Amino acid sequence: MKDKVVLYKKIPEQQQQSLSQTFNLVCFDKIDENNLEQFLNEIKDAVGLIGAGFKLDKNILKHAPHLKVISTISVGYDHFDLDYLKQHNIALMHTPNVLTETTADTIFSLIMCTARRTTELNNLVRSGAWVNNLKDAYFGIDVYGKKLGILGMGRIGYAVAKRAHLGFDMQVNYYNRSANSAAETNLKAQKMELDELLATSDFVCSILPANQQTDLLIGQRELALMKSSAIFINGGRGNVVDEDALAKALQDRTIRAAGLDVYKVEPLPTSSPLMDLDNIVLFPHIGSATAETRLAMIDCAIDNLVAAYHGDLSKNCVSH
Ligand SMILES: NC(=O)C1=CN([C@@H]2O[C@H](COP(=O)(O)OP(=O)(O)OC[C@H]3O[C@@H](n4cnc5c(N)ncnc54)[C@H](OP(=O)(O)O)[C@@H]3O)[C@@H](O)[C@H]2O)C=CC1
Ligand SMILES: O=CC(=O)O
Repeated sequence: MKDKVVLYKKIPEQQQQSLSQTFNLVCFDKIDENNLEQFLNEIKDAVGLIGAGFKLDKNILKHAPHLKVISTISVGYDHFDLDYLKQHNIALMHTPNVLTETTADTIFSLIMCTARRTTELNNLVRSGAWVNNLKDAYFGIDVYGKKLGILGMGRIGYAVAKRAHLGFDMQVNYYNRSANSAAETNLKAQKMELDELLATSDFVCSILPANQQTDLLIGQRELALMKSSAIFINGGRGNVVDEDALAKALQDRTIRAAGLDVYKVEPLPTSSPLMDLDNIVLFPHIGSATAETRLAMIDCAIDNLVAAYHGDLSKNCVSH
């Protein structure tokens, strides 16, 4: 008899079939208040869970006493309680690398959109307000040749730095706990203290994960250190930025603009002060959202689940 795995996100039929070859698969398109009871009932005898977009905290996982592995279809794993997983010998697998380049594209497009004000100008054209040559009040700023400060020079940070340095001739500086020697050797990137990076960058771009040390790393004090001509980008996690302080800095124009893909609360509530500003570009958490990359993430998560189930934790294991 096959062991049971519960899938908690809609994935294509072909990938479901591939999971069904190894497991007795029970599928949920998503979990919400309407099917939570049913989900909790199904995970009672499951050895594996695979999916994304639902926080599997200890109140949920206590209903799954036979669980051996969780395979998340994401690289970020801040929505898991690692201590709990370790205590209960549950391996957590994730999907690094397959989404790195696509997420870097998304982040670089935030840099371009904010610098050249493309959303604002798109709205201007659509509203019929483009009646003459554009006035210089609507001009953007150059990206090439500028200074880019990266917070979090990991896989995605490096991919953004590569675009910036090799494609746009930018000087890249970065803030990390450890040095990234590949970025320093290949891209001439320089490691800096946070305050110096903030004060000297034309673009500050965060690709930091959510953890205790990154929580509200960028607040009122840090935003005040940035140049008034500088642009702030966040493609990592929303916890890093104090959104009220960011809204104030944008409103008072103490920084020029911001571009965000991630937020403290997602979807971003319509009551957020960020919603009313014209010098911000808001993406709906689409870092990895291309058809090819989302499929690659699903395939990677399936491979991870099968490998971990067979005891192979050598690749893509966050904790065990
Ligand atoms: N917008 C989106 O759709 C997406 C967002 N993400 C987010 O991006 C994050 C990064 O992904 P990825 O590049 O693959 O991950 P990596 O682990 O490769 O990179 C994270 C980097 O952040 C640094 N870092 C971590 N904690 C701190 C800290 N407290 N202070 C300073 N630096 C720190 C790490 O270096 P060191 O440990 O040396 O400090 C590392 O270089 C993910 O965790 C996820 O949250 C990922 C994919 C898509
Ligand atoms: O935010 C996306 C992820 O994969 O993590």
